[in-house]
Amino acid sequence: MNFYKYQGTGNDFVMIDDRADNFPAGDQALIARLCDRRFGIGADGLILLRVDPDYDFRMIYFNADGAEGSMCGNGGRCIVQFAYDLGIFTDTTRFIAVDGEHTASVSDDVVSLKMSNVTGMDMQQDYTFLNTGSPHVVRFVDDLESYDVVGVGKQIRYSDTFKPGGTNVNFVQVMPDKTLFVRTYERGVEDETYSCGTGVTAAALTAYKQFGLPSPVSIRVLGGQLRVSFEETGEATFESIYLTGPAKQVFTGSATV
Ligand SMILES: N[C@H](CCC[C@H](N)C(=O)O)C(=O)O
Repeated sequence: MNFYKYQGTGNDFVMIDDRADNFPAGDQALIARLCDRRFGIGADGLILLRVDPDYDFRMIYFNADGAEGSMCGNGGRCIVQFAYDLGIFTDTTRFIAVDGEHTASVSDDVVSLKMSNVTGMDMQQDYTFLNTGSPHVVRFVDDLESYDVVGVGKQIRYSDTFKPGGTNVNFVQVMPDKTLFVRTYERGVEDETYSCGTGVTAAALTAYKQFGLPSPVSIRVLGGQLRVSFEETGEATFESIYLTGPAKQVFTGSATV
């Protein structure tokens, strides 16, 4: 089985050109094995690029545990770069994912992806919950560098409040220069990843609401830099949300599992 490996700010994916529609998408154990960093290729998730009659392509995203996930922003940016590398489009593209239609553009390995509109936020005392294509908790903390992201993230992800689906959890520090530093515990990977696109999108919108940070918001994650721009069109309702940052092919190979 031929595969490609892509990464976007260190969020890494096994990418499969499945235009022939023959990858066994229901084989959760196989997908988990391919994503395993010791027994397989190693990745935070696996993405299929399939044909769709109404769009340039269809994106199907699986978390590293092998189950189909909700929207993945960095995976979306990576599959756009992949479709570009395959010659499916030249400047801008329109594709379909689990949360609906997306448009995107590519220039010099930087991909700008239009995210789904956000239609509300649940602002609690010590966290905000919102859906940016995937469910996210955003919590502001001091000294994020030394924060126990995995320990506290796991507690929130498995807490009764978010059952049965669970949630991704973002810890966010507002820096003196009004940029954000974000670290994310990801559901389905069940660990901290180097970057989460839907997560930084959630962080940017929450920072705007809570601290008035204007669009575009610059964000540092463990794996690099991202930018999120947006327009507020109603109370906690956002449109024209764009996630922008690098996405690159890392290697190609053939899996024998
Ligand atoms: N890494 C992804 C998020 C994946 C969401 C996934 N962990 C789920 O909750 O199904 C991103 O860049 O947006």
